[in-house]
Amino acid sequence: MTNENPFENVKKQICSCTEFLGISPNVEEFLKTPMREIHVALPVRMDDGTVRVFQGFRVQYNSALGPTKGGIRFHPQETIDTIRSLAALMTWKCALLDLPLGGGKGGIICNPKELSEGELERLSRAYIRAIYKDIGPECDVPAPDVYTTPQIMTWMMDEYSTLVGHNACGVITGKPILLGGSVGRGDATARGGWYVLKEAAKDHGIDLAQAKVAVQGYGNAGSFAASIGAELGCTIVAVSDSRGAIYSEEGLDLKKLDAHKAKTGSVKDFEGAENITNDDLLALKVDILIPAALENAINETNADKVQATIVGELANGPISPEGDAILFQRGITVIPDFLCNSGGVTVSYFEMVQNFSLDRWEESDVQARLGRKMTRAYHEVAEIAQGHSISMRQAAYTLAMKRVVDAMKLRGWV
Ligand SMILES: NC(=O)C1=CN([C@@H]2O[C@H](COP(=O)(O)OP(=O)(O)OC[C@H]3O[C@@H](n4cnc5c(N)ncnc54)[C@H](OP(=O)(O)O)[C@@H]3O)[C@@H](O)[C@H]2O)C=CC1
Ligand SMILES: O=C(O)CCC(=O)C(=O)O
Repeated sequence: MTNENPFENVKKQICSCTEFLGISPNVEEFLKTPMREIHVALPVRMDDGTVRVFQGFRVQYNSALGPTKGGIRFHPQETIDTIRSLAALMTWKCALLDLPLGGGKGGIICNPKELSEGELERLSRAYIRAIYKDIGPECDVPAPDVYTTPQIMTWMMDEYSTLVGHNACGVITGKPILLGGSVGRGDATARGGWYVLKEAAKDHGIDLAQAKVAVQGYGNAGSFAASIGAELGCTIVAVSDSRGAIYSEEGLDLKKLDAHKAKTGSVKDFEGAENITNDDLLALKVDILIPAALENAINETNADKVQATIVGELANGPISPEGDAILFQRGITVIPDFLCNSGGVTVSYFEMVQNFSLDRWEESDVQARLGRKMTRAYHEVAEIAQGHSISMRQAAYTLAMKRVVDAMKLRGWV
């Protein structure tokens, strides 16, 4: 990873599309500005009796298309600019998938791996006490992201319900199914990514049954990307986590790997696989490379080493603008984050619809709807990219930003 400012990267990407779309400078300025930010200090009683104060944020980037929507990240290197960039991406993501939602994101600077379960619960509840007046099923609906889980979503939903005095499970998505979660949300980010990658593979003449795949990150997005890829016939030759990467030319046995990670806390030192570095993984000769960890993994220092035919950005912002330009020049197809990983928010939206109507959908229904939305978005973007000889990212920006700007115009904001 590099120290690039992710919000500056997002602003550069906005600028690169406004001329193409004929967007005026004042509207461009609006698109580069979060509409609302909440910064909170969260005092939490630790298990040893001391009080620690954590810093939290919620950014409601743009609500032209509907209530803001986006995950909450717990990470020690969290910054307001990371959250701003992720909230902006959520705006384009919801617009691209044609969801009636705006974009938001939240985060707390903390290392959840160093907190006890009780401390994590008190921190999650403190965050909601600090922001509850500014969120709600009809204005801003959080969800999980890096290092947050369905259990954390449940504590947050319960705290919100207590504060508003009634059961309000629609305030948050990514909940356990028993408490109003949607079937299919658990693996939705990866499954949605594969609907898109299947279409991209067809367009590149790649037979998935012969395809080699490497996945960076082995959490919610990455581990399901590996297992769903294997179900589709791909050989998963490499995966990684924060402690390192592993490689096996014949393919990894993912069931055994899951047990190994659960036991040791890492994918490293897996029997029968070779330990490599995260940088080695990104440079492997594979058909599909799936970055599913953090921002700026591929940048100007290593983009020339990428050998994949297709890079599917399951993480948010895993390629810096400089890295992206190098990959485009080298003819490597990048499926941009706000298309590739939009399955998560799409099923979160399905969860919202189910919560509003007190309904529960079947898994087959969720997947069929997800598949239709992802496949349609892919073809809409691919058509623009081909028609104008631009990258998939620029094409996706064009489509999404046009929808957001049209909504702002209709509302009379610009
Ligand atoms: N969850 C969701 O629904 C969605 C997630 N995303 C994006 O996907 C990405 C991953 O999120 P998610 O899977 O939910 O998060 P998780 O917390 O479930 O998993 C994160 C994974 O990334 C690994 N990781 C962390 N730092 C590094 C590093 N420096 N190098 C390699 N691996 C690293 C972690 O390793 P370790 O296991 O060792 O901690 C972990 O395996 C993020 O960019 C997120 O914003 C996008 C859309 C939706
Ligand atoms: O499920 C959601 O609402 C948002 C998921 C998310 O944070 C993302 O897509 O980056």
